[in-house]
Amino acid sequence: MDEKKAAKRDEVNPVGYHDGEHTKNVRDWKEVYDFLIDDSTLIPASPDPDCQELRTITNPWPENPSQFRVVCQEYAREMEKLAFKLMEIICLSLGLPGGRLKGYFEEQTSFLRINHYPPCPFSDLTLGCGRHKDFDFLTVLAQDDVGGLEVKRNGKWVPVKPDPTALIINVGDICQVWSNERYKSAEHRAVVNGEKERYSIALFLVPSHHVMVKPLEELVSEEDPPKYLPYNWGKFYATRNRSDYKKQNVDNIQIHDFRVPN
Ligand SMILES: O=C(O)CCC(=O)C(=O)O
Ligand SMILES: [Fe+2]
Repeated sequence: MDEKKAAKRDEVNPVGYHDGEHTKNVRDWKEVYDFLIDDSTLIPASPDPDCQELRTITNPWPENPSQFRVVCQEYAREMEKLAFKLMEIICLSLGLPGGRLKGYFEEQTSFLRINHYPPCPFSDLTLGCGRHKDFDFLTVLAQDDVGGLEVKRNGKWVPVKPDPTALIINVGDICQVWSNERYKSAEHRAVVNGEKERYSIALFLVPSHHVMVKPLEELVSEEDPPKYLPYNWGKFYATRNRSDYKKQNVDNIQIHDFRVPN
């Protein structure tokens, strides 16, 4: 517990250990450890659009278990390779050069999240992770054999069969915007288990803080105009970080806020 406290994150430092996350203003039944792929990463100092100040965030690695840091970093490197490969394939599928998006990730803010869902005595009353769409370009998710992940399909929650030997790839909101909705991000949630604890590990692939996310020029035309107004990734991330840890009176920021009406 002391190691967890030492690595605790807050509204200012958005990486490290946390057990009070809110998804859409409702507290989740889980604890997480978040760490950046690039150990020191630049993000805006404040969500305020007029503030140009940046700050560097670093991973608060716990000292124990002693192998934790090395194992996490090695896992992250392998998952990162896979995520960039998948990004290339998505580019090709959109008729773009494979490396079209790579430049947006030179100062990537990508991070991994280890989710731990303890057994929950009120498993029918609460969720491990409330319904949401990932805000990133894509997510590579590994899970154990307990099960709990559900995806919304045709208006119904469909359980994803747990398979510790498989990886689940989620399309995220940034992919939806860049592709001008040729790809749609997937809504999902995690239910909790009355008896068993569950672990999952996600890699969130996200661009550099200064990137303006908007439909790619090659994919828009007069017949298919941009469906989103540009938004600054760093400011979006900073705004989310402020609202993910406590209840707010307003909904947290969503790509829907930038959607051009039909
Ligand atoms: O634990 C899971 O299966 C899903 C976690 C998730 O959706 C997330 O961390 O964004
Ligand atoms: Fe998610």
